[in-house]
Amino acid sequence: MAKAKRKSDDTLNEEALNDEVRVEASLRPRSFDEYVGQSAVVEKLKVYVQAARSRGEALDHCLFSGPPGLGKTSLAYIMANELGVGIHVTSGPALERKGDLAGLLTNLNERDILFIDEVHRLNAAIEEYLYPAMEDFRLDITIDTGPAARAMKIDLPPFTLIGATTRTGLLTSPLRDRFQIQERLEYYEPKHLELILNRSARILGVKLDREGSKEISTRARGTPRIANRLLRRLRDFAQVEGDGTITQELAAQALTRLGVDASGLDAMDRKILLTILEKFGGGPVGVETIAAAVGEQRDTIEDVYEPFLLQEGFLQRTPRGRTATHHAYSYFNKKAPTSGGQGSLW
Ligand SMILES: Nc1ncnc2c1ncn2[C@@H]1O[C@H](COP(=O)(O)OP(=O)(O)OP(=O)(O)O)[C@@H](O)[C@H]1O
Ligand SMILES: [Mg+2]
Repeated sequence: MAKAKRKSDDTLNEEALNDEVRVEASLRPRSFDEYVGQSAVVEKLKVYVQAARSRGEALDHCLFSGPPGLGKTSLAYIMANELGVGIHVTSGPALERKGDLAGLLTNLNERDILFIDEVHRLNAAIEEYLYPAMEDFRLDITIDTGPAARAMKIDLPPFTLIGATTRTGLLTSPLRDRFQIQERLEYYEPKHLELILNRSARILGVKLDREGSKEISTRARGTPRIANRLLRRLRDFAQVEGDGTITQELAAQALTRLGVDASGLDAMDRKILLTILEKFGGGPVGVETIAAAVGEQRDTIEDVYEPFLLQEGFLQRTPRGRTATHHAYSYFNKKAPTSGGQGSLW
């Protein structure tokens, strides 16, 4: 009985996930023109793409970093599109054996893109195998084992490796150094999220008015994926409880009910901050301790929550751990310690 129930829950989750994936794909920008914001990065990439195209060469290897949902995968697909080349997609954890990587590499056409998501999660053996492929477009393979073992070199077509990672700090330096182009995506300004929301609303046939769009844009953690997700949730509220249009008032109320407050902090953001403020006297406290206290994975805290809280000025990183800022105290109507800060002897 319990097992059957579990199965149906899984199926439900899977359906929801597939739906999510499908919608995300339909909202994915296909060209530089459709890709909103990140102009500093995009302008450079346009130059590199044009140069590679006119020389008829493979583009240099690119590493895209930044918190989840900011558009790294989208950018990889756009690069392929704009270069007019094929793209082969895999991820660090999916490449378990050398043979997997060799299979992918030997199937590339000249100038194709190999996109490796979560490239920081490649295992060490695969990573080393990748180095000559990246540098010299060559695979070093060993045939047979024992005394009969022979080293063989296979030439690969020139290709472009695009790696995506949530944090470049997680890459080993030999791997990082082999990406000639390294770009970091930043959180989006509300005005850019508004453009993304308006486009998504058009594609999904959602009625979203101007003020409604503005309201969501300031509460979406600077993240297109979150903006799009909130848009879909708010559409439900607009249909059931409103007249079908997402207005400012409807958005504000529904977002609050979804646990997203006026600054765009969600329940976990607040939990993290309150834990630091209330359980650890405002910090400094190590991320491992925070993770245990709030019941969330350390990686998720570091990839998802912390970067936003840092950028919004709620948190500070110090050599001894994370500290809540004055902004965090005032946000929760708490009195900040008066002088010297925490840990001061005075
Ligand atoms: N610059 C952008 N313009 C328009 N839409 C965007 C942009 N960036 C991201 N999106 C939207 O956000 C969604 C998520 O983006 P994407 O999958 O590229 O993020 P990601 O950085 O690869 O995330 P992850 O780290 O989780 O893999 C896309 O499907 C797209 O709808
Ligand atoms: Mg991605």
